[in-house]
Amino acid sequence: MKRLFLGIVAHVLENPFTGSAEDCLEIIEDGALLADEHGKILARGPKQTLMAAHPDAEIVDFGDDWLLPGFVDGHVHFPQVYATAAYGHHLLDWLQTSVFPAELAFADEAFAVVAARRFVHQLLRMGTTTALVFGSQFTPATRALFEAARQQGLRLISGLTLMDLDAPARLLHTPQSAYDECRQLIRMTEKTPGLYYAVTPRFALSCSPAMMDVCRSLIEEFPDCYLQTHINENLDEIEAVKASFPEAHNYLDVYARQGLLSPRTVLAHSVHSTDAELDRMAELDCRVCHCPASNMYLGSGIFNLARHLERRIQVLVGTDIGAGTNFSILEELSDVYKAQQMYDMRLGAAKLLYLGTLAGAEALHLAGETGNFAEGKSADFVVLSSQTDLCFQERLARCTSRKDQLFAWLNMFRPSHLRATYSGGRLVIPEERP
Ligand SMILES: O=c1[nH]c(=O)c2nc[nH]c2[nH]1
Ligand SMILES: [Zn+2]
Repeated sequence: MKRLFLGIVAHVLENPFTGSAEDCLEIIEDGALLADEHGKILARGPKQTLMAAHPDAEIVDFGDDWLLPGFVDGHVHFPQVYATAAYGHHLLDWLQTSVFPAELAFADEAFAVVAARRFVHQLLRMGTTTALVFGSQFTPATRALFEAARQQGLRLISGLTLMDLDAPARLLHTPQSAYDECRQLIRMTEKTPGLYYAVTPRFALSCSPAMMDVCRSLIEEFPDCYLQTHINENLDEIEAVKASFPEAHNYLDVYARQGLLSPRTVLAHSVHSTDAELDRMAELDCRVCHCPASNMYLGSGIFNLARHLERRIQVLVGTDIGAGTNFSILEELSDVYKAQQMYDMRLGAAKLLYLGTLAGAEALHLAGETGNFAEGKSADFVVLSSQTDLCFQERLARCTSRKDQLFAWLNMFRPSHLRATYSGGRLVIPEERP
């Protein structure tokens, strides 16, 4: 049966960094989204018009609540789901002291199955309906993550986190075991709609050239796979990469020489990338994920969005749990705003909303599926309500336009404001009980 979801409908039609921001943002007062029985969007518009045209549709009335597209998290670590907010380190020290011990726990499959359900639930509960995720080093745990996403309705791109250097032995693969185990998981994801595989070499310091060779072989053999890794996050990390790869011109060149860079590559952080690296990223059309909360938490530095955008590098936003402290992209967007203020770049409602939704979908080649409310896309959306937050209601009442209200939402959203998440037209938060 068709359904009409009523509320204030807001989304971004196209990239406001290349088009006019005014024209890219659509806010439909007294709006409606029409979805078919397969969870695809059939139409959007004023509710009176759509109700008159579809008198047989079931009505789901959210009153004055806001309906925004499901968010896209471009970088988050599953096995760090319980490792957020470890006190007092920078990147390399933090990995050894806080992260690797936490990731070892995922060797226990029973533990990992429960953690996977909670992790997926947590993302959906924060309004994320699509995520690019670093999986566990352990195949059963990563399989559990895919399974949880399939059951609970999260569109998931993920893969085994691959390392063969400089970590506890149980977290390491050999190049051969990495190849064999990735292949098994790729075969599984190929059969399941909504699941995609990302070959995931952790970063240059944890992968030998032989391990990176395996990664290249996998993306050559399975060209639909993504590749995700980290780059230029921290100055000590960059020095260590220089020392380990003296033949490379720079950090990016380590990956470029190994043939790992393409439009299906997502590079997290890029806080300290040089002009030469950015030019090369643009040439190779790699995507870059901005994770401001993580960068500030680990004292890594502040990502410069303008330097990436002026080269037309596609940028998406990630929470980077567990270095990040937000599980929600909506909260992360307020950190994006603050981080870019430091470079005197002020991001309005259209640009912020774009970065959390359509930019992610475009960067991940999923814009035919999600990212806004265009006809034919999956009905992925969140319902935001200020009902229980009287101070925020008063703040919204003082805005002079819906656009100002949206900007306030994008800076003041808290998880308690999220009333519901729909993925493919299915209510996933709160979960439908049979
Ligand atoms: O933020 C980060 N989180 C990680 O787990 C990681 N591994 C390498 N580099 C990293 N950066
Ligand atoms: Zn990360």
